[in-house]
Amino acid sequence: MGAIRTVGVVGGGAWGTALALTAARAGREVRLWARDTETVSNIRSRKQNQRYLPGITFDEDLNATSSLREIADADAILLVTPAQTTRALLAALKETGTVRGPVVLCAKGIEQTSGKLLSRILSEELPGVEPGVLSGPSFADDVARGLPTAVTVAANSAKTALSLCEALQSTCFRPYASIDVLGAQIGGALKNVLAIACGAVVGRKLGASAQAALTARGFAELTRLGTAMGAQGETLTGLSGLGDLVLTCSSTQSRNFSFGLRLGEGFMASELISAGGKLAEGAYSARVAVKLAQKHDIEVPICETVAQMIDADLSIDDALNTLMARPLKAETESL
Ligand SMILES: NC(=O)C1=CN([C@@H]2O[C@H](COP(=O)(O)OP(=O)(O)OC[C@H]3O[C@@H](n4cnc5c(N)ncnc54)[C@H](O)[C@@H]3O)[C@@H](O)[C@H]2O)C=CC1
Ligand SMILES: O=C(CO)COP(=O)(O)O
Repeated sequence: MGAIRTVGVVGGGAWGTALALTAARAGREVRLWARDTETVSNIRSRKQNQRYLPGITFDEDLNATSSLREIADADAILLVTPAQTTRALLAALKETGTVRGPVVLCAKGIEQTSGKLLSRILSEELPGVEPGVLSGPSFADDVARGLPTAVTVAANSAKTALSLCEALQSTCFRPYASIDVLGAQIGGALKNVLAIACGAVVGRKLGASAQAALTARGFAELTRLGTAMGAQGETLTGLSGLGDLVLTCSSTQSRNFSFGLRLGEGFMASELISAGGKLAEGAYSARVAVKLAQKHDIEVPICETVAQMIDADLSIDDALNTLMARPLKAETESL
């Protein structure tokens, strides 16, 4: 592929807007598609996305539109809507008939109904279009404000990965190239589930030691399942794996951590979900992660506990008792 001059961004939420700003700061011509017309006019007329990035005004021109046709033929497309909407949006992009790709998957999740990673959905909906993945420790608010951030950008070929990195690099945004498309997706999807567990520990005031233990044992689950699914070890210990796990398991800025925090304070998952509120992708990925682990014969007790808190309103105290009463086992396989 040649140099990337135009970037189309699908999704006018917090992360879509932050990545559109990133591409604009890197010197690309950006077109941003948002479903909701109020967001489009807010970005166009006031250079703000008040609904998803309150308090931030930018200088960059994002050419916001509510017509997918106007962005589908860009040199590269960043797909930045919630994971469960990926298939429908790829189908809508296909209908335009003009997608040339690559399509960079920026959501962090797994399709609930099929257990498929988003790159698999791309290959089914837009066969022949090159997949990319952008993932790593990066809060939309930090990125939109121009705070320094580093992420993993993966593609099947080093050439495409490097072209995408060049298209997004700026003084405040540093992408690292990878050819582990699968591995780069797994960390982002699983860390959201594990962040819910860490949030619950903090919400229940169980102490910093418990939070650190849960993060480390969570990383053991992420590594076991990721490796079984075919991820490279270096990807799992890199920005999109360990890096994002550490960020999300330790900050109230994370929506997944905050969702867990409320669970720890005594709210039931069903109450939080029916109240709507901010997106917590881990609530959608927990059960499907457990199913994937079962398929690969891998134990993921923390993910399983989070899934039970979400599906069956398991209380934080029952969750803790279940985890602490597990039979003793070796920390590593080499005992
Ligand atoms: N916010 C962040 O800091 C980061 C978010 N992400 C990931 O990016 C993805 C999107 O997250 P955010 O932008 O933060 O969420 P958000 O809640 O801020 O925005 C979601 C956007 O998707 C749109 N949307 C929802 N359903 C849709 C549908 N059916 N069709 C079309 N558009 C639809 C909404 O209108 C909104 O513009 C998630 O998978 C998240 O895990 C990844 C890295 C950082
Ligand atoms: O993925 C993120 C940071 O890397 C954002 O996390 P939350 O979706 O939990 O806010």
